[in-house]
This record gives sequence, structure tokens and C-alpha cells, in this order.
Amino acid sequence: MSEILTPRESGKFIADNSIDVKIKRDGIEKTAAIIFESVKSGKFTGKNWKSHELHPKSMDNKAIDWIFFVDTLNFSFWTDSDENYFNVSYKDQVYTGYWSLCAAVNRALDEGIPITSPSFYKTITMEQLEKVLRSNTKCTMPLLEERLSNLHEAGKILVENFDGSFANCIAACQNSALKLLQLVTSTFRSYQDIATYEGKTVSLYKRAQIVIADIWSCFEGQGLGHFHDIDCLTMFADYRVPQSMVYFGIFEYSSHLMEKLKSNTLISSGERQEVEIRGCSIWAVELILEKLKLLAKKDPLQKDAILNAIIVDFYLWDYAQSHRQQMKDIPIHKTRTIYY
Ligand SMILES: Nc1nc2c(c(CN[C@H]3C=C[C@H](O)[C@@H]3O)cn2[C@@H]2O[C@H](COP(=O)(O)O)[C@@H](O)[C@H]2O)c(=O)[nH]1
Repeated sequence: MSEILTPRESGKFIADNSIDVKIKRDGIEKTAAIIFESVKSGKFTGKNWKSHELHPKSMDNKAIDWIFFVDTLNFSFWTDSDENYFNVSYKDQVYTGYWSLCAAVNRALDEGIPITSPSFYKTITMEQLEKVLRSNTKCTMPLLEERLSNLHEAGKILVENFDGSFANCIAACQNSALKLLQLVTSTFRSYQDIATYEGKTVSLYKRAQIVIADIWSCFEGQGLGHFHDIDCLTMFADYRVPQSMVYFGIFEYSSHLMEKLKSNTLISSGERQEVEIRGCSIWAVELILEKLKLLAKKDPLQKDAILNAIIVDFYLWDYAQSHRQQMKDIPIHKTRTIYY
């Protein structure tokens, strides 16, 4: 296999050659200014991750195994029609999408099921997984078979090679995010999120990067969550952030692509248009970050603000979650995949 471009190199290469997705300079400038104001006002910080009621609050191995379990299943929650949506009730709240996965995991733990322990999920049965992920509706989370095999693969490797916890994978990487990224993507097949574009092998590594970002967020950059090179990560190329990209005027889709998305046409994993949406997401966040850093440099009070692709990504993702109504006419791309 030809040399694999890093996610950042992949983002630039794809954006430079993209046909159906254009990145708009003025959208970049405007969004950087909006995010900067939000960071400046303290409304948006890296602490948002931990403030969510479903995310772990402790900074220990239990939290690490929770995060790795969730991120091993953190993909493809969209359903082909709204009435088929599954949802999970937990502590008097109803959750959908990514949050329904988190709610289901916490519900299972409350029920005494050690769902996040690799020694448990390495041999989990489909029946047990269906019970853990059960929905209020008759619908199940998509790709259950793939979720089961991801868990069997990850559980087996962690028990046999890392003494039963993902914490030992982190400990083997001398606080380097890059080393941990390389370990995760070379050890767990389900995290090998790469594609071919214009003859080159590009990497998006969405779940491998978000698991590191989630641990960094949960540990507030300390202890096992301290990564001296955390800024080497890019954003996490999923199907939700592109909605924000269109909303903020950063992305302009060709009419051909927009018609395809609006007609709910499935795009297969690795297809050119899918890779362009994901690669341009990565590059657009890099361009926003570059502007953000310039704004912070000019503002003495903000010169020490924590600014990286993670913060920009979380802002855009959380914005899409809290502005569903405003974004309801912006279609997501529908690719059924285990990678995001
Ligand atoms: N780029 C990016 N993609 C993210 C997340 C998250 C979890 N974010 C929380 C954790 C920390 C942040 O502060 C957020 O509170 C999930 N996803 C992806 O979204 C999709 C699910 O969407 P929906 O069907 O609407 O739930 C699916 O591909 C999933 O893999 C993120 O942060 N960034």
C-alpha cells in the first residue's frame, strides 16, 4: 500500500482537488470570529465535554474504559427515515444519536452489567448487546453485527495484549497523541479509517482521534490525559459537522451533490463525494484554527487560550446539536459505515 498521508495532509490534498465541495474564505473568517467571541466570553471552553451529564466525571481507568467502549461504537446513528429513529430513556431524559449510546451504556452500568470492561465485551453475545442498546421504539441502532464484531476484536486485543484496559495503551505512548494515534490505528482494525483519493491513500482516522480527544477532555489535559502534542490532532470527520459547515457558509456543495443529499441518496464509503466532504471538513477546521490563532494573538487577554482543532470541532458539533431546527433543511450525507 502506498504511503498513508496524515489526516492534516489528507485534508489539504482533498481540499486542493475537491470538485463537489468548495471551502469559502469568507465563511472561514466569519466563523473564526464567532468562535473567538464564544471562547473570549468563556461560553465555550474545553471543559464543555465534561459538563455533559452523560460523560464520565472521574479521571481514572473506569473513565478511560468507558470512553474507549463508547468510541468503539461511536458511528452511524442516522436512520433512513425519521420515524425509524431509535431512542433511549435514562434518568427521565430521552436521548437520540450519539447521546443514546452514552445513555444506554450508563443504564447498563446502573443495571450491574460491566459493559465497559474488555473482559466482558470480548465475548458479549448479540442478545446481551441488544439488551444494552435497547430503544424505546421498535428500532435498533444500525449496524449491530458490526458493533458486535468491533467489541469482540477490541476486547480480545485489550485482554490479551494490554492487561485488560485501554489505559495501558495510553501508558505505552509516553504522553504522545501521535504515538497513541499510531498504536490505535495499527492495532484495532475497526479504527483504520482510510480511503483512496486521486491515487493517494488518505487517512481520516475519525474515531481514533476522537478517543484521544475525549480522554484529553475528560482528564482536563492532566495525568493519562496529558498529551504534549495534542495539537497534532485534526477535527473528527463525521456526518454532523458538515451541516454546521454549510450553515456557517464555509461549505458550498455543487448543485449535483446537494440534489443527491436532499434526495437521501446513499453515498458509499470511500466514494469521491464522501471523501471530499470529510477531507474538506478537516481542512476547513485547520483554516478556521489559523484565523482563530491570529485573533488570539492580537488580543492580550486571550493569548493563552487553548485553541486547537478539538475545540473548533466540538464547537461546530455542539452547535449542530443545539440548532437542529435551524439546520433541518441542510441534509447530512448518508454513508453506512463503521468509521464515523
Ligand atoms: N466531529 C465530531 N463528531 C462527533 C462528536 C461526537 C460526540 N461529541 C460530544 C463529545 C464531546 C463534544 O463536546 C460533544 O459533546 C459524536 N460525533 C459523531 O457525530 C455523529 C453522531 O451525530 P448524531 O447522530 O447527531 O448523534 C456520529 O458520526 C458520531 O461519530 C464530536 O464531538 N465531534
